Amino acid sequence: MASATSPLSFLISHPQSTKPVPSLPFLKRSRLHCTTSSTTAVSAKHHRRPAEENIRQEALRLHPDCDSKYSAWYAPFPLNEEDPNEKYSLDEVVYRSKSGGLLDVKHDMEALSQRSGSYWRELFDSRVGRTAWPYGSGVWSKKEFVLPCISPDEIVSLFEGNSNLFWAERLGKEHLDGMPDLWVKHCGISHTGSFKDLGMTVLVSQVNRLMKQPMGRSIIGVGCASTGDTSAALSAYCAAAGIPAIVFLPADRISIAQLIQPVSNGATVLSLDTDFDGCMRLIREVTAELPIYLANSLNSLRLEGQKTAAIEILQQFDWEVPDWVIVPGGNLGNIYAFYKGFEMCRALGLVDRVPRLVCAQATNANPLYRYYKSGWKEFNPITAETTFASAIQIGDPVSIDRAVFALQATNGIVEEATEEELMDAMSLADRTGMFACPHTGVALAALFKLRASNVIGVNDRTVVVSTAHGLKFAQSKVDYHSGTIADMACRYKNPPISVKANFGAVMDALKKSLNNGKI
Ligand SMILES: Cc1ncc(COP(=O)(O)O)c(C=O)c1O
Ligand SMILES: N[C@@H](CCOP(=O)(O)O)C(=O)O
Repeated sequence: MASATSPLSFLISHPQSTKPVPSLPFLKRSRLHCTTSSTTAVSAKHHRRPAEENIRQEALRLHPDCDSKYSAWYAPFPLNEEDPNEKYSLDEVVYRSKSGGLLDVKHDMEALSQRSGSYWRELFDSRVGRTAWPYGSGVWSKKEFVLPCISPDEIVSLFEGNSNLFWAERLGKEHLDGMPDLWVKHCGISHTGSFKDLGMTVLVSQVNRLMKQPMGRSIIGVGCASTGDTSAALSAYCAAAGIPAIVFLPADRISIAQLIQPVSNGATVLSLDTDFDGCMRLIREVTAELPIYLANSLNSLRLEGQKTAAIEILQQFDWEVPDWVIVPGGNLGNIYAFYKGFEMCRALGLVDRVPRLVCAQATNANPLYRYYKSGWKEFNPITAETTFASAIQIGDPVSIDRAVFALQATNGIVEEATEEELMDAMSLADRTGMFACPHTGVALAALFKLRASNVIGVNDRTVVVSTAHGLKFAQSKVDYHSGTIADMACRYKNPPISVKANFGAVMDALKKSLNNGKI
């Protein structure tokens, strides 16, 4: 925390856990709406949808029914060998298989494979940068791979996704031996400031479908346990749809910015005297008792949205596959979602291989890392300790089996980062123009280690997934730059300099600070 005498003390301290193809019909429609084409402003206006129609109504008129060629359903994860036919409609409220295991959303891959890889690539590319409902969303631009059977009228979207893929030029050049092909996928530059928006648009859309007529299911709200980001995303999407949201938060373990998000969006916020794992146990008990739909990534619908970040990365590289993708892991849904996105594109011929995945954990919350180090022999849940990467302070991850599957299928690696390593990595990245969150710091620290051991080669195309916006975790940066964190050198700290408001004092301060005092 910033001490009272620190130049940062004016900041209130809070507890810190502390290419178009003419043959595709949709393109003809898009062109009609393109006001930047060679058509005059007058003709563009002429082709605009009727004034009394909004974009949702327009989508309904253009696609009145769901695309019945494609379908998806829930199946046990991994497949139940005793009952290989066990499956459930996505319109059922079910989170677990008969055996108590996880579920997975499966797609009719045979139907999807009737179209070539180049068809899908061109279709997805054609939808980027538009406002056609719902394709203006990076998630729904891949609707056929996500929830093919939902109607445009049921979708709750805030045009999420399509996030920036940042070329980390200076970080690679100056701090990673000249690494020329280093990228950061900014999933946190998003509506609620984290990648959770990608999954939440899918989950809340499906709940909206269930609650609306003709289904009219008696669901009274949607609930989650959260370390702060899932709750923010759930609250925003529910508020946009007019659906009640209920969030269980571990008291004093999330940032003030994260706490105020569900509060502002009108969710019912329960601050509980336990950790995330305790909140998770409680929400599972409550959702088993009350008709509250469970929004955590135990619910495999979420991962269908999150997997589109992987597809987007491929798209942003013009469908070339990177060598490595590094993802910070907590409850471990996202690492599997990335695998799913990459593997689906491989299986359907959009690309010819999948990247190697790295899951990065904080040393203070590293059950997956320990499991990996045991040679995948023994998994033991732990009580996660406090970490600056507070959103991944999770000791008993729900998606442990999914994560292991993803890592084994991609010849993947698990790495860990101490508090000092993750804060230094975050702060160094900030010094090269980013404003990373501590979780992204965990992934960056893993990159530094894997580069130092030459596991990741200097010329390997590497993507670090940034999972949240740094502004949500400003307090951790205040602490770091104050240099007041116990047992941490805070090597890259850059506190503001308190200076008297007169010319001489300002000149002295500048001389001392700039150009190593040589001006
Ligand atoms: C900012 C941030 N990064 C990373 C993660 C880890 O994602 P997952 O729980 O899917 O492993 C989370 C949530 O757990 C998060 O909120
Ligand atoms: N970091 C998450 C933890 C819960 O993960 P989920 O993906 O299962 O919802 C959060 O922000 O709550």
